[in-house]
Amino acid sequence: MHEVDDYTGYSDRQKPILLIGEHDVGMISEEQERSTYDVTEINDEIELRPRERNVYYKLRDKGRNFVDFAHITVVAGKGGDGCVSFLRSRTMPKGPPSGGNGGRGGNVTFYASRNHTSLHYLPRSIRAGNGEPGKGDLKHGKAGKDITLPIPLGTIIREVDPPSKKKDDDDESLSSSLYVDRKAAREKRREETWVHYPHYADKNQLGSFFLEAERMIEDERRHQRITQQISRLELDLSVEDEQHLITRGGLGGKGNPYFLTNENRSPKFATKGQPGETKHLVLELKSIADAGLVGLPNAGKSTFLTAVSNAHPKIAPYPFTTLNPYIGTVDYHDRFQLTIADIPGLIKGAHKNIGLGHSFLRHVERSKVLVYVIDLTSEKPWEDFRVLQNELEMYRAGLTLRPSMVIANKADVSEIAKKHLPLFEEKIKGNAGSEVDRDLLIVPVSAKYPLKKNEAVAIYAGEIIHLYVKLMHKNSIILTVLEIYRVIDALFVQAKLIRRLHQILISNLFHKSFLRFMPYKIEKLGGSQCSSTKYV
Ligand SMILES: Nc1nc2c(ncn2[C@@H]2O[C@H](COP(=O)(O)OP(=O)(O)OP(=O)(O)O)[C@@H](O)[C@H]2O)c(=O)[nH]1
Ligand SMILES: [Mg+2]
Repeated sequence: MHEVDDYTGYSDRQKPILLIGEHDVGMISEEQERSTYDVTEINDEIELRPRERNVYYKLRDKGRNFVDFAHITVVAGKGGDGCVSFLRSRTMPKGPPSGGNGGRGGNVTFYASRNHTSLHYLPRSIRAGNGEPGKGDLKHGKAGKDITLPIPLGTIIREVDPPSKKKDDDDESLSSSLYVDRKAAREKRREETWVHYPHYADKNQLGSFFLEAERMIEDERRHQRITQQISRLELDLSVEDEQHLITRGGLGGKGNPYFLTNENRSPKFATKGQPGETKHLVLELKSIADAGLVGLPNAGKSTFLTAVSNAHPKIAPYPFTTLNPYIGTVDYHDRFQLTIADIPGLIKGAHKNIGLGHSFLRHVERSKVLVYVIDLTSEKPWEDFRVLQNELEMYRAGLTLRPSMVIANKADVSEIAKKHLPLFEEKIKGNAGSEVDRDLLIVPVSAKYPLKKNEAVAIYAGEIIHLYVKLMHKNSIILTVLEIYRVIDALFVQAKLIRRLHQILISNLFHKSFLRFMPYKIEKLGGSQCSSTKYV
C-alpha cells in the first residue's frame, strides 16, 4: 500500500506535482520526472504538456446514440392490380380488351456504407411503395418506390422468425380449422387473386374460360414459388458499396388482355397484384478495423488513438470514459489506409457482464491485429495482460492467437515504467509464456505527451501497427526503405520483426508497385507523417 498524503489525498505513487492544462494532473514526481529511461527518455528542457488540438467542435456529438444490434422488419411493396376494361369509341362500341397491367411493388435494397457507423437511424419497420393499378387504354401502373438504404460496413444480417411466431401459429391453426371446407378456401384465394368486370364475378366463375385462366395462373404461381424459394437470408456487408436485394416487391396483376384467347374474345377478369416479401431481420454491426485496441479502463486506449490518428474520442481520468467504439483512420502516403478501433475498457469478469460486459468485443473480433494497451503504472501490468487474454478467450476461444502486439503505455512515468517494463517482458515472454506470448512485440509508448522522443514513439507505434497490418495482407506487401528505416530508427523495435520486414523488403525490391511508390514517398519525406480521417 502506498501512503496517502493527508493534504492532497493522493498516494505516494500518484502524487501530482505537475498541473497540466486545466484539468489534468500529471502523475509524475519530481525525481521521476528527472529520471530518464533509455527507451523513452524525457528531455528535461522540454515542458511536459499534453497534446493541444482544437477538437471541441468534434466532441459535440458525444451524446449521440450508438446502436450495434437491431431487429427490424422489411416489407417490399405490393404489386398493383391488373385492370379489366374494353376499348370503347364512337366507331367501336365493342372494342378489344384494353386493361393495363399493375406496376410491380418496390424492392428494398441495402448497401454497405463506410459513412455510417451505427444502426440507430434504422426504423423498426421498412416498407417500400406499392405498385399502382393498371388503367384502361392499356396504361400500365407505375412501379412502387424502391428503398435503397445505407447500412454500416461490417454489418451482419440474419433472417429470423417473426417476433410473435407463437401467435401466428395459433392463427394458422385457427385459419386451417376455419377453412376445412375446401370450397371456402378456394373462395378466399379467388377473392385475393382476381379482379372482375363490374357485376361479372359470379358469371365469370361459372364460365370455362375463367376456370382455364385460373388453372394457368395457379401453375404460374406454383412455378414462381419453387424458383424463388431461397434459403434464409444471411449476409455480411463487408464490401463497400456492394448492394444486396433484401425483399423483392410483388409482381403487378395482369390486365384482361393477358387472358385474351381465340375462344374468349372479351375476358372480363384480370389478376390482383401479389404481396411483396416480408422479412424479419437481425442486424449486428461488427466493425471491420485493421487493428483493434483492447485494454483495461484508463489504460490510455483513446489517448493512443488520438495520438496516431485524427479521431478524437473522449479522454478522461476515470474508468469507462469510452462507451462506444471509435474507429480512427490513418492515411499513409502510399495510399494505404489503416483503421484502428478503440472500444470500451474490459475488466476482470466482463464475460459475466461485469463492467460494460464484453459484447463490444464484436468490434475487434474481425480486426487483423490485436493491440493490447497496457498501463505500465498499474500495480501489476502483467496481470492486466492476463486478464485481457482471459476475457478475449471467454468471448471467443482462439481469439488471442490472432497476431498481437502490446502497447506499454504511460512510459513517461519513467520511474515506474522503468521498473515494470522489464518485469512485464520477463513475465510474459519468460519460460512460462506460450509460444504466442514469446513472439509478442512490446512497444513502450507515451501516448499523452508530445515530447520529442515520445511523439516519435507514439507515431512509430502507429507505424508498427501499419507495417504489422500490411504483413497480414498476404498478397500486397509494399514496403518502402523509408518505412523500414523509420522502424529500425526506433530503438524499441525487436530484432525479430526487423528481420521479417527485411526479408519482405528484399523480396519486394523489384516489385512494380514498390518502384511506383518510391519517388512519391521520397517527395513526401519532409511532410507530415500521417493525416487521418475520423469516421465514427
Ligand atoms: N502520464 C500519462 N497519462 C496518460 C497516458 N495516456 C493516457 N493517460 C491518461 O490516462 C487517463 C485515461 O486515458 P484514456 O485514453 O481515457 O483511457 P482509456 O483506456 O480510453 O479508458 P476507457 O475509455 O475508460 O476505457 C487520462 O487521464 C489520460 O490523460 C500517458 O502516456 N501518460
Ligand atoms: Mg477510452
